[in-house]
Amino acid sequence: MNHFEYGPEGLACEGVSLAHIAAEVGTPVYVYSRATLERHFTVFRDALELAGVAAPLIAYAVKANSNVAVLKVLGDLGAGADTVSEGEVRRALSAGIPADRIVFSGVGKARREIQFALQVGVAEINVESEPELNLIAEVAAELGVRAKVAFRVNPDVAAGGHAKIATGKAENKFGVSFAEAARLYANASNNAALEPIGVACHIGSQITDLAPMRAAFSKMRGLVEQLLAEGLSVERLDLGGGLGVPYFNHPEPPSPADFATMVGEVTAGLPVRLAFEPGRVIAANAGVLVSEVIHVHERPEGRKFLVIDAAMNDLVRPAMYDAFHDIRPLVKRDGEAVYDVVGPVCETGDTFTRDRPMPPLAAGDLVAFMSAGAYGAAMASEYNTRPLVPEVLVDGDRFAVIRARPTYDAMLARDLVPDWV
Ligand SMILES: Cc1ncc(COP(=O)(O)O)c(C=O)c1O
Ligand SMILES: N[C@@H](CCCC[NH3+])C(=O)O
Repeated sequence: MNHFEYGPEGLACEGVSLAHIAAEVGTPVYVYSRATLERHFTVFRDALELAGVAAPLIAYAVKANSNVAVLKVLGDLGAGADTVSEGEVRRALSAGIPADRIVFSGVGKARREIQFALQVGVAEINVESEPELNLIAEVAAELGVRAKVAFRVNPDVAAGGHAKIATGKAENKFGVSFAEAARLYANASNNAALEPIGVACHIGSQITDLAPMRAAFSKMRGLVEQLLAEGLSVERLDLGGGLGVPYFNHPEPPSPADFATMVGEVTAGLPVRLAFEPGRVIAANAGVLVSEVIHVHERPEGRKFLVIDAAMNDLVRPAMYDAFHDIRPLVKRDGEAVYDVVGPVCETGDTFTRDRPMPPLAAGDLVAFMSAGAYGAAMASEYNTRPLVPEVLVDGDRFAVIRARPTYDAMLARDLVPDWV
């Protein structure tokens, strides 16, 4: 069941036409389907259950879409949160996700962030290096608590849609080697300020092939068995996120069911609780970015630029990763024209696509960037002093603005001009 479909008033999200939202809220605007978010989460969870994975912690990767309303929708279904900053931990908590379902990851957690995470009692801090382990031990000792830590291992497996989002090779900044993990785990188990609870990995994002995941997870299984054989206590194996989604041009990714079956096979009989950190697979196809055509600029040599009111600051994935997003007119049209779709920002990189065949469009027409619910609004900025793009959540035939477009007054008020300037 798809919750973005053409109806009598053009492309709709559940029961609300996107043109109606654009008229009420203005463009550009992100629109999310609550039903799709819920379906993606339950499909992922049910697939694991069916594959025999008992009571997994599904810690949604907050970075993919960190709006508190989105987090609340997922948290209410039982999702935990995978976080990478104090800000994200705070978002998860404010959405009502309890600390015992929050995982804190990231290669450069600052002292004050570790303090905060320990004070609120997060379920697991994923340790990415020896100096970080030492810092966590120091902060925990100061606070008089035991830090629950899991070691993020870099399994040296290549995977992921783009070099900038692959994380599992030894040359990447993430995690420790298997040998280091075993040594640090044993050390940590002798430190009163630390409680090692498990091991973790995350090899990349937009992965469309199960083979590298299977390879990495099998290596992780070997590590858990080694640690158990050494008499260490291991409660958890965190297998990260990374499962890809269809973007309509890429290879079709494996389904959550195929992923879960593979996980069930690789981890069968392992006496640990599994954790997952899915982001994109939950949020990407639950959201679109709606934008209005400002001009069609036709160059004498024939190139046609569709100049729209969304820009690279609102959706950076095409500029940053050459990512493909399907762009659909809200009202279906016959015919075909070939466009370069560009935004108003003063960079040539502010190009969403080149030479894209699309139905013919004119100024004032509305288009939707599909599959924009993950790493869209969450990566938006105010570059060129463009107000941060607003977000809307649809639920059946109602909708609400879940992040308002800031006023120019509010934006300018953040800049402080000292009286000596
Ligand atoms: C540690 C960690 N966990 C989870 C994720 C979520 O990844 P994805 O959105 O590909 O599922 C990421 C981002 O790739 C990550 O770095
Ligand atoms: N921001 C990336 C994904 C990053 C994954 C973070 N670990 C994207 O849009 O594809």
